[in-house]
Amino acid sequence: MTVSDPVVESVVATISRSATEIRQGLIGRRGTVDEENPSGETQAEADIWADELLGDRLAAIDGVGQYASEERTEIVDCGADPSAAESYAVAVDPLDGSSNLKSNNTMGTIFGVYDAALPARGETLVAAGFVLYGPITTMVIATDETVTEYELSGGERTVVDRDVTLPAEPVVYGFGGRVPDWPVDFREYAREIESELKLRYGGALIGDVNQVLTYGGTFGYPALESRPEGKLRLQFEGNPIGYVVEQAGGRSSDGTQSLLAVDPDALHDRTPVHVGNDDLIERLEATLA
Ligand SMILES: O=P(O)(O)OC[C@H]1O[C@](O)(COP(=O)(O)O)[C@@H](O)[C@@H]1O
Ligand SMILES: [Mg+2]
Ligand SMILES: [Mg+2]
Repeated sequence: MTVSDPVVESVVATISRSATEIRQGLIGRRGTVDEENPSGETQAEADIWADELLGDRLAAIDGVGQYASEERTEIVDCGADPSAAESYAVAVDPLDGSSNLKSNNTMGTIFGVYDAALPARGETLVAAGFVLYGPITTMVIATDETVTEYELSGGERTVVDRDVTLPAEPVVYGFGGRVPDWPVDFREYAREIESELKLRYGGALIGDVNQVLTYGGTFGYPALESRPEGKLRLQFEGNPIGYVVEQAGGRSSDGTQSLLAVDPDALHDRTPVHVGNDDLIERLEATLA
């Protein structure tokens, strides 16, 4: 099943066709390099390699005006004006959860297609989604029409769910950061959730969010005492994941409002990230108010 907008379909098809190559290319690239990404984090060889592979291919698509990635300081100008009709800006986290590479646990690739020049509000997204490198390589794509899940094999994508919807009854939760570093009000909320749901935290946003999409519940990487802006990046992680979960019938929040309403100051802004069932996010915002 293709996406109706031809430029968005080219972006999605490029990422899905590259996924098998990226998965294979992780072998032999599990080490770290003596470089940091714009967020000041040590890069894995695979971070840089996946970014170069995706950057070259996505920047070459007619209708992609800008390419930006968690691994690059600057936005790549791809020629077309992203605010012109039928021209978009693509923001990518080439390898999400790369700290899981060493331990051979799940990782992902996250993308957002913005109908605005970057950095942009999530409300300007026209599509977003992710590839999950799990036992099976799957891809979730959200547009303003629906959320679709595919299995990827040999460069092709096969629909496995045409209407991904958050289950009404929450089952799992996962919260990042260290408990002593959680602000008291979040700790209070976490205690309540811990008494109601099952812990599922795998250290890769994509794997943890896919648990929430599959079973219902909530994932959060909260504001920390040591880092009030949280760890995850708005353009490359918060907005795309917030868009997917909201399109799947759930909610997103930075603790006070939908992630998609957050006004970015800079391309690599971090934000607290919370996604999941409506009432869980409502309780979170009430607790943090
Ligand atoms: O290692 P921590 O503090 O649990 O953080 C895990 C979080 O960091 C991340 O790995 C950050 O993503 P990157 O690996 O793309 O930098 C998220 O995927 C995950 O949710
Ligand atoms: Mg990431
Ligand atoms: Mg990453």
